[in-house]
Amino acid sequence: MTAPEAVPSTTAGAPDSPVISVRNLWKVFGPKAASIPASPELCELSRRELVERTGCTAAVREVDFDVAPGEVFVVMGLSGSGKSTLVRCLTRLVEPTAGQVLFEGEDILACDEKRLRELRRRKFSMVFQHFGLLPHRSVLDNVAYGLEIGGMSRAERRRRAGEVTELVGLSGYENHHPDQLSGGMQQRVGLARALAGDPDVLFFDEPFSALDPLIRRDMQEEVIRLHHEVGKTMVFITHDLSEALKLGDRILIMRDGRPVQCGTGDELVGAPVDDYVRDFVREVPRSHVLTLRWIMREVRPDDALDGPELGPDVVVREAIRAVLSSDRPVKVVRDGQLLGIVDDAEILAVVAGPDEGH
Ligand SMILES: Nc1ncnc2c1ncn2[C@@H]1O[C@H](COP(=O)(O)OP(=O)(O)OP(=O)(O)O)[C@@H](O)[C@H]1O
Repeated sequence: MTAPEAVPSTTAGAPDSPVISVRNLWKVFGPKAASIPASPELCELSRRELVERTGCTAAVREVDFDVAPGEVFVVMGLSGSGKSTLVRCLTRLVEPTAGQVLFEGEDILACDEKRLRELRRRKFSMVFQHFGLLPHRSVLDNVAYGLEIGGMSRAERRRRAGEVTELVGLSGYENHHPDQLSGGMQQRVGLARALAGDPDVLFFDEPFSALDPLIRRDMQEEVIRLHHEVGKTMVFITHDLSEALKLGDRILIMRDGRPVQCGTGDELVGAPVDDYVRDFVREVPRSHVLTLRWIMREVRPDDALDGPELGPDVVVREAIRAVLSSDRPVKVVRDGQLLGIVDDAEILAVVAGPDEGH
């Protein structure tokens, strides 16, 4: 399927400049790592060839992207594709080998240790798969830990910790210890701890991978709810496409350290750039992800144009009933302009399966 008229990207037209800008970012592990990005010849090699020739692993190669304010940006890929290394490079938990990372316009790679500590304390927060809670401290004191390190007074940090503990649904558990909580609740403590310092960006490194599927779904809902409530910019790593589609405004798909495709869920499902992405999205129910802009057709002279109207961003699933129950084709309209037509045939082609009708 080819992209229909220009699909607006989430960041297009955003009034604010990006929170994070990544340009030509590299992380190479091994001897003389810096010589790899500097050599056009070595840059061309596959990861395997590179290891054989130089003993170096290019964990992240030539990565570019921007994250808009308030966006949930997901990095996805198979194990070893470089997701963790990439995200750790953004806060310099891993030192990048080459390239540029701007945070709110500031060059992160040029920061000294003091400034980095300040950024990590005030601007960034991380949530990891392993919660890293302090076992001898209560929930409230775990949540308040970062604030304590930051020098906030006891009364003030307990007030703030109480606020975010309530925000993540743990009211009543303030005095419990981590070993008295289920995995999902422990991860809520992790979330509260990350939110306590009111950071600008939350980084999540596969935070829910170790949780049971049902708890995991709860936690995904929790992140969506928190995102609506606090509106933070989030960078989220996962290897699970359904999680990526559920949470991400945009998704960057990585393979062998390289970015393969970056786009909204419907862009990845509607127009995968290669077989790797196509394989990833094969199982996705297309009617849950594609919007009417992807399935509408051009208006024909014999079309009745007095049918119902829907917007181009309506998800197919949400439009099925309206289209099938109308004896007139549905007009896809934006700002009063007729963009196309969706009739029973277009709906059935999507619902019947990925290869039908395309
Ligand atoms: N400290 C290190 N030293 C050498 N190689 C490393 C190091 N850290 C990561 N790598 C290599 O870099 C590549 C990318 O690893 P990374 O952990 O970033 O991938 P990932 O997509 O996050 O994988 P996973 O989902 O399994 O965590 C892998 O080949 C890994 O072996």
